[in-house]
Amino acid sequence: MYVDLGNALGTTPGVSREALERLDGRVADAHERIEQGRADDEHGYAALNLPETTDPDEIRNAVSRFDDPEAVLTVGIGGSALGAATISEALDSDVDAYYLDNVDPEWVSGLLTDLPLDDTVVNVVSRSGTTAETLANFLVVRDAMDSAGVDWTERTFVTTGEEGNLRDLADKHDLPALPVPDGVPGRFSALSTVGMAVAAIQGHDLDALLAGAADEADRLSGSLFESPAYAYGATTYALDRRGASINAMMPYAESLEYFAEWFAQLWAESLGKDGVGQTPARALGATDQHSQLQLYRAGPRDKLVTLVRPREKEDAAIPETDLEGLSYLGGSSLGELLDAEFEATEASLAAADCPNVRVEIDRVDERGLGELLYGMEAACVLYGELDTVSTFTQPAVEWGKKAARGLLGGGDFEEADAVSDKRRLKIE
Ligand SMILES: O=P(O)(O)OC[C@H]1O[C@H](O)[C@H](O)[C@@H](O)[C@@H]1O
Repeated sequence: MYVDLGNALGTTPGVSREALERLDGRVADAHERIEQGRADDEHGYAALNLPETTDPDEIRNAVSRFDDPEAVLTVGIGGSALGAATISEALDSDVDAYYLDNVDPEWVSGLLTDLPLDDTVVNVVSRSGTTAETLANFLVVRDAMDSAGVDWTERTFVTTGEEGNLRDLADKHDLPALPVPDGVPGRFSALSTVGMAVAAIQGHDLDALLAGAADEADRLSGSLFESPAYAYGATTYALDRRGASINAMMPYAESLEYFAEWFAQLWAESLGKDGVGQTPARALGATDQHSQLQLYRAGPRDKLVTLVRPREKEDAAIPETDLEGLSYLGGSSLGELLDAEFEATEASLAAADCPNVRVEIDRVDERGLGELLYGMEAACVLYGELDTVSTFTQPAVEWGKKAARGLLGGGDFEEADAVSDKRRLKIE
């Protein structure tokens, strides 16, 4: 992963090379803390050891019983879906990957109608084994398979912890099961059994994914000037301190659209604590130049834009045309146009003093994805250290979960009743 801070420095008062040099002492301390956490396999920090602790053979063996299926359907949500989705959406495969995370009934039944259920592997993933959306969706999928005359026990495997409803279900029906890694929160688990089983079914190179991540791990050091991941984490933190409370993640590659979704959970759940945090926004270049860029450049000065791209990609020529007004396009290529859009956006933002950071990988392949996923995780952990938040917890999510359970009759949650009664204004 390569990080270019050029268009961030100087756009925001107080964020300069000298300021980053001053911050570097704190980066060194944070790095020491992170290394200690890694050495002790402490909760959360253990995620940064995944390039060494994930066993690709374990994953390949677990899915080898599913011989060349037409499709793989992952039933999971948040960290139990977004890592796998980022990888599968980025890479081509003959096996189609689908994800059931939401419980929107029309969408679920539409997907189940379209899927070839007799040739689909179902991958049920839940770290806790108790998430209502995942378990409910799986019950619906299982029922659909039964109705289609498919033996779901032959086509399902689970990835879950040692306890919980999903573990009970796997034990009861003797389903093949992969463990989740110890001490690794879901949003940091892309490079483990949680994120890589689908990649194995799709025939992707797990070793290259882990090698890319390991390369990035090797580059972590006590100075942000030596580590692209820390450079990104420290600079986004410094910009946030100076008012950039929104980070628009804008990959210039359709294949990385899901990466921005994964990043949103990583950044939001990890860093949104105790009244601080940097709000992730999702964008896609060049499409959102024609939608969101107006706001990014001319709206409130509370944003930074992260522009991500692969340095190499397949290209397609733009045919010559006899239309004089389009002569500048003819003989060029779509890739060149996309690169020009990328660089023009950087320049446009910088000219308006809007901070932006460039993040690149060589190619959108397993290695590049391993670098990008690991690099952003390390950046996030560093940011959390600098901001002294508890990066690896998500207590605020619990409130809504309890309230939803209460509404379904799964227990009382009076706090929720009190709020909804007092604050509602109906206009019908
Ligand atoms: O993997 P699970 O236990 O099913 O959790 C799935 C997701 O749901 C929760 O609400 C958490 O906020 C997320 O961090 C987690 O990734």
